[in-house]
Amino acid sequence: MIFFHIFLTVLSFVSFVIIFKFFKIRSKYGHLPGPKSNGLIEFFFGQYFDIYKFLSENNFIEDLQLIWSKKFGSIYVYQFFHQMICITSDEDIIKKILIEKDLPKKPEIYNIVGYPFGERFLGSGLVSEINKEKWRARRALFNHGFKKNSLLQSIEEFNAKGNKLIQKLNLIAESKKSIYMFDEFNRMALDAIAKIAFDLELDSIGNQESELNSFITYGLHGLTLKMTDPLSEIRPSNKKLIKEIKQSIRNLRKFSAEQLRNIIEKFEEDSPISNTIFSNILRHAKSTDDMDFEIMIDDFITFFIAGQETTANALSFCILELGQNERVLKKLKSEIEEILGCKNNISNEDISKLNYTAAVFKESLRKWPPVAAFSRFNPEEIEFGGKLIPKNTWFYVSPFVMSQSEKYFPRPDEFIPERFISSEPFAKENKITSYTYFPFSIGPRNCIGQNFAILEGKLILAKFIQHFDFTLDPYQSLKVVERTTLRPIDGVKVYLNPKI
Ligand code: HEM
Repeated sequence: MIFFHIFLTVLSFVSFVIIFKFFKIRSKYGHLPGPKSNGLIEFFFGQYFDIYKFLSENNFIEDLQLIWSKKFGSIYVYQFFHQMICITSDEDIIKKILIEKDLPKKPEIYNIVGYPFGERFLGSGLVSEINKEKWRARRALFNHGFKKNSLLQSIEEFNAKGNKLIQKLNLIAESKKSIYMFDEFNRMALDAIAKIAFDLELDSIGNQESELNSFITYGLHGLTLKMTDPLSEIRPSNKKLIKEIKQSIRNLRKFSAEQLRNIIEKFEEDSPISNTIFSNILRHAKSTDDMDFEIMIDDFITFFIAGQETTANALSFCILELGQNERVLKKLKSEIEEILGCKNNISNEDISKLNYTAAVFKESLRKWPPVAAFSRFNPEEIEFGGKLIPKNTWFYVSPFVMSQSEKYFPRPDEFIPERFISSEPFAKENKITSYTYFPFSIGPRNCIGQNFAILEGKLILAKFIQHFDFTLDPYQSLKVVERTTLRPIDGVKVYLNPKI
């Protein structure tokens, strides 16, 4: 009996401490607008159940944040368990967060990216490294790999991968079968990174059962699961899936380690190694011995994770939008016909003339930014527009929420590439600056691969339109979901009709 009393006393004390802590945290945010937590359950869980219900209906979190933005204004907070999350759609605040204050990445989030379900995935790769000093040294080294000049030389490889994709699509088109464009772009993007970054010929375009592709897909699924549902690990229904995810991540690391050993061996033997992103990085490193092998694996995986699905989704959204916008498609076709005609290889000079194609790609990244949000926090209290934000607030910086703001992008729901063409009258109605439009993020931790992605995106889109007419399968859902990156839920199912 005495033990029971002790147990009850300890339980009451712990409950009191937790309630007091929650109460103290929440009271600091009373002056900021946002959805309020009502009742005992929401006192502890905040908006978790609203979010869970919204996501289980095949929506994505940033769409809910957008609904709240319209209701609560350009800066507001909501509660997610014990965390207070701040969303802003104000360009001055974005500038402060990402550039002037250069707020640090939120460790809890980037640790999930590094180690979902305790398994080393992106580890301390360039995206998930949160120690600023370590990151700065590596970014300086990695910048050598992404120099614009060496990227321009990659145009041949992009053409080669693009031509291979077109060849495959032609075969499918002959059979009159429908095709999921996301899957095809995804394989192409994997092959392009493997070749241009590491001189690896994977041929996942030709191989439906690419193992690497499947390891990556499972890994990304793990990230989404862990990030969107902190209770995912304790749900019995997830047990099998989590086991498969962990095994896939282990397989991915094993595959990556083997590939890297070969690449480094070749490099150290001084055998003629091609001009890849990775070889340019190695050339500038003091010695390969100075580089931690496990971190090299982290970066190897990071390149694929950061660059494959993002680009594939950007291209898929282009097709999804073009399939619904006859006017835009017609204008795009006429530019491509005029500049490329039947050319098999697209040059850098051609690319620089494809202005409307570039605007279509930009508009797709605005309306559907594949990386819909990233996370920062303030180690100290901070003031934004006369409002004090308590320290340790989680800033959820969202290119999606921002690019849906009427204030900066009139008719945000519509797909209008002209907003990015300065000579067009509609462009002047928009307020496009680096702080309102940032699909690649801005500031020191912006995307190192953005020039790579833009070149690849424009070239592959142009090749696709040059070779095919297409129609969207009318029976697919046009909904969008988040699987780490934003993606069309049904993978953009199309019927192709070859032109050339
Ligand atoms: C359309 C395609 C792409 C989009 C929308 C995109 C977007 C982004 C965004 C928003 C970030 C910042 C993430 C954060 O703060 O957590 C980022 C970082 C990064 N991206 Fe990309 N990315 C794309 C393609 C690529 C490609 C092709 C590569 C590599 C070949 C790449 C490599 C990276 C890396 C390594 C980082 C971390 C940079 C650092 O922290 O120093 N990305 N990307």
